[in-house]
Amino acid sequence: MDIYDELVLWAQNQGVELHGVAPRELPGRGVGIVAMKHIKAGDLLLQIPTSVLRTIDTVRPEVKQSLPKDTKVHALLAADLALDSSTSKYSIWNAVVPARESITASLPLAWDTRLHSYLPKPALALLRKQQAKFNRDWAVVQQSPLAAAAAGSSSSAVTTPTITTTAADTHPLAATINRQDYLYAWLLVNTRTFYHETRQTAARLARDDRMVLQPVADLLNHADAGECAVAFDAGGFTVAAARDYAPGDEIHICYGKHHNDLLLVEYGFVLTGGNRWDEVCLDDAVLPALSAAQRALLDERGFLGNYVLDAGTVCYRTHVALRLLCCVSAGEWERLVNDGEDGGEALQEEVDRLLVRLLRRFRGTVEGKIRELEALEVGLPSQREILCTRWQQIGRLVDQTIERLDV
Ligand SMILES: C[S@@+](CC[C@H](N)C(=O)[O-])C[C@H]1O[C@@H](n2cnc3c(N)ncnc32)[C@H](O)[C@@H]1O
Repeated sequence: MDIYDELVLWAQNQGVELHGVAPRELPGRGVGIVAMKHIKAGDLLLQIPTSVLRTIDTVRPEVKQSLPKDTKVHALLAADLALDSSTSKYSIWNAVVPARESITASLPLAWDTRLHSYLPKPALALLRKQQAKFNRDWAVVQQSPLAAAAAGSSSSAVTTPTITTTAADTHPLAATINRQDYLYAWLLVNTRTFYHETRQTAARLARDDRMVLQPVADLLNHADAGECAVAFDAGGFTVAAARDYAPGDEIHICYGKHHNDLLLVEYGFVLTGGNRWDEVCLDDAVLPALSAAQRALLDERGFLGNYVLDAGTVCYRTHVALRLLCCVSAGEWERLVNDGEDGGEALQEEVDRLLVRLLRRFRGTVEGKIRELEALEVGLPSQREILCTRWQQIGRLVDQTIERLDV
């Protein structure tokens, strides 16, 4: 019996139901859930009872009591997970989560920080927010009796897995956490929790605290569309088939309408077979073309930055900024913005020509990033590779727009 069979058996004993599906290792995607027979659209695939969820209420009292009352649920779940021993009641479930090396290799938060400057702007902005959340949570744990006294508190380097037993424990868990243990557990929670709301959690927890871990369903990988519906009620979670599946087909859910910059930072992968929610930030293409006065004007009207394109469109904000560069006067531009007008065909053509010029220049920046990454020796090859892949995707979306505008 392998660890996945053991997980299924353990989960079934806890009341989890699997209908014609099972976990399987899948190249490049860790573990996923696969159809074992013909499945029809609408069929129930998984049922996970509330009693088996890991939630704020299952965090051990020793962990909770060691941390301040207002500690975030993410921080509590991560501390509880980091302190789980091999004899924990969750040990069979813990055995199937990705190894520390896999988590720290794939999630940018755990990368050599010198690689962060190669993340596209939206990815870097998300990473900074994530970093702030992690630092806040680790600071709370680090100041509690749960933390290992001599643990490397500021380094982001990853060491051998450790749950350190100390004689000087002031809490009854007989183990302490260092920063690397905590980072691993925190990222596991970050990549594997589901939104879950009950009457109690809705009343007492902020929206971003209504998170739980669920066994088996946490093995479902993401696809951008047309995938299985996850629902919950007081009884638990259900996953129902969105379409027919043949034996061997992977079952996906959709983690959200996420572009690849978000998937990279929050989940450590990018969709390579197309992502209908993908988009490219054009700030580095458009902002350098604006004078200080034009930036100030755009800022005043709420149109400075956050310019994006996707496979089919360039956003309205970009058009507003480019019109300012093309209009004969700021007064003319103000009138167009106030009246919500596009300024007619001639102005539109001028805007399109300017956009193509800026995109061609930006294309050079993208190529430069790829060349730099190819020559770089920082971090792991897989990390540099996913960054190259991301910049290549950005390049392709920009090329498509240049072709579409055809000026
Ligand atoms: C909720 S877990 C899903 C199960 C996971 N594959 C495992 O081995 O445990 C989320 C993680 O799965 C991986 N993942 C999910 N969807 C993916 C996809 N479409 N392609 C590649 N990796 C994916 C990412 O590593 C992500 O952080």
